[in-house]
Amino acid sequence: MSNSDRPEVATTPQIVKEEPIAAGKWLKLENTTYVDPAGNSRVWETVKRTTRQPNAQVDGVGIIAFLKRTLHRDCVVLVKQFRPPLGGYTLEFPAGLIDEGETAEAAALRELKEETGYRGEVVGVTPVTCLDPGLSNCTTQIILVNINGDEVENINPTQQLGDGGDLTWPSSLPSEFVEVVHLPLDEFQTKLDDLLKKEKLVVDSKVYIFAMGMAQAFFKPRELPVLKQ
Ligand SMILES: Nc1nc(=O)[nH]c2c1ncn2[C@H]1C[C@H](O)[C@@H](COP(=O)(O)OP(=O)(O)O)O1
Repeated sequence: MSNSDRPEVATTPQIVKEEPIAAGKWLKLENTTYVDPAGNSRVWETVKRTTRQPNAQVDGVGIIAFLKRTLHRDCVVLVKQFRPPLGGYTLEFPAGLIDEGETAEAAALRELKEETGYRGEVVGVTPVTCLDPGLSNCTTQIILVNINGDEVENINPTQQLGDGGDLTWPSSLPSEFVEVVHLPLDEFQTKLDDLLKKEKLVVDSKVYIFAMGMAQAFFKPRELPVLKQ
């Protein structure tokens, strides 16, 4: 659609009402009635997390963790896990929901410790970012973390996995299974592609976009400045 074909923006879009359709322990489905930019009243089906605290803007954190060790290339720490909604294994940044009263930075260090065993240090925080805005209001902050891999507690890190939130599982038994994967930062996209060829995995879009960004940052500045097409 060209700009001239677009309907004129007559109204500031706004939410009119949010009506529950279904709810579980972790998620709820709502009909969101809203006024669109042309002034029409419309309905959108929206998924929300039930765990978001009142007035909070963000559900969870994702953690880009760099493992730095003497005489090793810097690595990005990823997690491989079975994800029931996909019915298969995914490769993701460590991530998790923010607990009540917790800051995003504290949640990131806690989740990193739980899922990978590493103790890290926060070196950067993004604004609140949306995850799948056509589906859900879910948001995350991405936290950049450095891990000093030479520190004693980071040499043989021990995961602290929970019960995975399974409603039917005895809380005394673990049901969260997370495998830690290290990939070198300077060959991140190539090594990721190799892994995806070898194993049946779905990679998180944040991870793959980060890999493409890293490839641009590492290689493009070193390319000869020839005439661009
Ligand atoms: N949509 C979900 N369904 C569930 O049955 N359980 C869920 C959902 N979302 C989260 N959880 C559970 C699983 C964990 O016990 C807690 C917190 O998960 P967290 O580790 O913070 O996040 P992820 O690693 O991204 O699952 O909630």
